[in-house]
Amino acid sequence: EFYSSIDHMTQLILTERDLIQSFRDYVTEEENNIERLKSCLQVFESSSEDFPEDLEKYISNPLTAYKFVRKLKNEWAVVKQVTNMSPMQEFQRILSETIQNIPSDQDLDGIALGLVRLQETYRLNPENILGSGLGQATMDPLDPDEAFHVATIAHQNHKFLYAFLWMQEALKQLDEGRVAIVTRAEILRFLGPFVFQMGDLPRAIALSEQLLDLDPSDLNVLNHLDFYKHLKEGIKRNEATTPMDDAHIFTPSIPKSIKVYEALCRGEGIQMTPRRQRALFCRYNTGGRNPRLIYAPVKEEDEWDQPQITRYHDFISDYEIDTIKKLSRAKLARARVLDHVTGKNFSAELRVAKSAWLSEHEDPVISHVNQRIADATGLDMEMAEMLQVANYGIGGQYEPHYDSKLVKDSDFHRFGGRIATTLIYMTDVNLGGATVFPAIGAALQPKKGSAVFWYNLLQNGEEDDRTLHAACPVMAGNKWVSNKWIRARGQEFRRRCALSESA
Ligand SMILES: O=C(O)CCC(=O)C(=O)O
Ligand SMILES: [Fe+2]
Repeated sequence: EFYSSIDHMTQLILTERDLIQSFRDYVTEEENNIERLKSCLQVFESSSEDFPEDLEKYISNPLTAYKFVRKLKNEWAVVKQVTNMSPMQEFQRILSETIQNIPSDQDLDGIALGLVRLQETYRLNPENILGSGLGQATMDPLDPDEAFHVATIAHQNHKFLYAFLWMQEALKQLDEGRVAIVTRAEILRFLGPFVFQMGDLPRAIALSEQLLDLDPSDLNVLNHLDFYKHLKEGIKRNEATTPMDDAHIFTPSIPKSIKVYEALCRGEGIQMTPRRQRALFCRYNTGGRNPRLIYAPVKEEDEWDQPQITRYHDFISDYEIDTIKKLSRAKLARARVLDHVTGKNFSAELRVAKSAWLSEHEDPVISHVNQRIADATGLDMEMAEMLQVANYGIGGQYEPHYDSKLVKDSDFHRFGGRIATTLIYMTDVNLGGATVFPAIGAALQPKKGSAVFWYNLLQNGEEDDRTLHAACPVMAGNKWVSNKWIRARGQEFRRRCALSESA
């Protein structure tokens, strides 16, 4: 109680005075918050008006996707923070729920790594990944903070060259006066040791000196500089070095990829001679007078001779494609790959896609498509797997693998191995996204509505090493495919076994 002492009552007045001050601060803070919220809202509203008509095309550009996800993640986190104290609980609830469902750091990092993968596969430096190659003529380049983030992700994934290139891009933009959170010092601190590792001592020294200009008391840099100068003296005593003409950072040339897979993705190293090409044909296949094919024969084209890879043109209609997409959309989940050693599934950067399985009971379209595969290939579908639908992501790919190796599961004993693959292309892909066969030097372009077919097993049942294949990273566009894997059991009378391995 207070009333029993004047002194305490006086204190009470002072207490209230303090509280009023706090309250005044609070109201001012709220007003500031409202100002911040208003300007956020204004920015959001004006940027949401800028969306083009074709949202899918827009978001399938990896740079756009990167910027969009980064913005979504950062901006709404600010709104959440500012409105945390709001009396309007309803908005808080909606916001919290929504934020749980918007992309996280993991997504942003995944896209950044996708960008780096595209660069690696298609040998692009930061400037030409922004170019018209991506299907949009003018692109806002990544700002210094974004470039710095991509560099960090590249570094974490041991893609040092790309880490370097993006750091350099960030630095260039800072030099051009773009405002950012990342500082010159942070970037220089990274670049110095990198340049040193590349064997360029004079540039490592120049960069350290620039750092010291920014912060002369940085002991770490002083030590580095000491060490570099010491080394340089040692070298000078032994040989005359060529003087450095400028202190700018050089750009190491992007190494020609040693991976055959990546070369094929770029359209290099296709091993088809004109002579062999002349032996490739197109034909109408009526499946030995299959009544379903008499009036609508399959349009077949030889894509490759050894081993035989066949393309079926106009294999599936737009309506069927739309139905398959619709059926699978809700089921799509990150595609997993099988570890041969542990027998376990896991999700990995080597397969960046979401997939779903569709049974023929789900829709007549699925059973029609299955029937068409049976008719075209002449194989029995009794033991085939369900249709697997896959949609690739930003920089989505599937590294070289054998379809037949993927299954050594319990089904293997009942149904046999994956004797053959029918791969249906459900979209055209603007750039990238070819299916390539590194062992034979073949590259197949996705063509909407067509399918390709090959045997994974030789006639003696052993795996055909030539069928190693991969899906190249998607550079621009949205790639949808369906796989139908046909098992060996039940094909004895369709494709006869042989003791020789000739296909
Ligand atoms: O999408 C492609 O081009 C190939 C896909 C593939 O090889 C697979 O899913 O097993
Ligand atoms: Fe495959």
